[in-house]
Amino acid sequence: MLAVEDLKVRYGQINALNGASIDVGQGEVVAIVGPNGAGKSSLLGAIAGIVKPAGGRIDFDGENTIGQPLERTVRRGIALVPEGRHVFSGLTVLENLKLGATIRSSAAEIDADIQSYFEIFPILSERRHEAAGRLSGGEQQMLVIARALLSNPKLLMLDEPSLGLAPKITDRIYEIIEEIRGRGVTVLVVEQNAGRALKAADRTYVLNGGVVRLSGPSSELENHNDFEAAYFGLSKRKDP
Ligand SMILES: Nc1ncnc2c1ncn2[C@@H]1O[C@H](COP(=O)(O)OP(=O)(O)OP(=O)(O)O)[C@@H](O)[C@H]1O
Repeated sequence: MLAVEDLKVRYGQINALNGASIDVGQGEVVAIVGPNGAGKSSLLGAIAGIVKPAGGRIDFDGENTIGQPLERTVRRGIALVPEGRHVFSGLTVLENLKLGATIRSSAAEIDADIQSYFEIFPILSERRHEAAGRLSGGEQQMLVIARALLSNPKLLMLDEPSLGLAPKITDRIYEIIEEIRGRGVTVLVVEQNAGRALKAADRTYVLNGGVVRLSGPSSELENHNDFEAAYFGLSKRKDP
């Protein structure tokens, strides 16, 4: 579904991505782990079309996405939940959800989808008429995930969904990720919490210094001798 090849992202003198390559297959949950500044957010941003790459290719469903208008990227089925739980705090939960569906036209279909997602996020149903700013951190994370789903994505990308959340809430977020996959959505998740990512994802990429240092099935990477060296940037690059 997604093939990123030799991707380069620069911010002035800073090389955030130095030729990173990843693949994501339909129906997979794939994780990208790495320390602060590894280039994880830049990679998601480039796939989502909000960061302009300096080189490389991003093929989604067989078509290069680089240079496409942002709206086309969303319409083709790519959604990003950025780090930091950006809700519109003065708007209600329901209003926030509807904002996720602005590229769609059928109000009836949007309402049906909102009702259907309330099965995964019952707390959002209970609090649908409350201001989003009154929700807890975990509830806001659920809201931004549900809002992204309302664009009807094929690929949902989540940037650090567990950041700052209690372990129990994080468990719930990862159960939700599995439920989302159960509904046919492919998931690409960025995590600093490597243990959590390895448990949740089918396959994991270790990014450091803007390149992939290690990749493979999560079950193999969990006990891989080179995992720590790759995570902390002590090993050579290894693109798939
Ligand atoms: N808009 C920007 N302008 C300048 N430098 C940036 C910008 N965004 C990111 N960087 C730099 O690019 C590098 C990669 O950052 P990026 O946010 O992609 O990494 P990350 O792995 O997501 O890190 P974190 O977990 O801290 O978000 C870092 O050195 C960062 O300081």
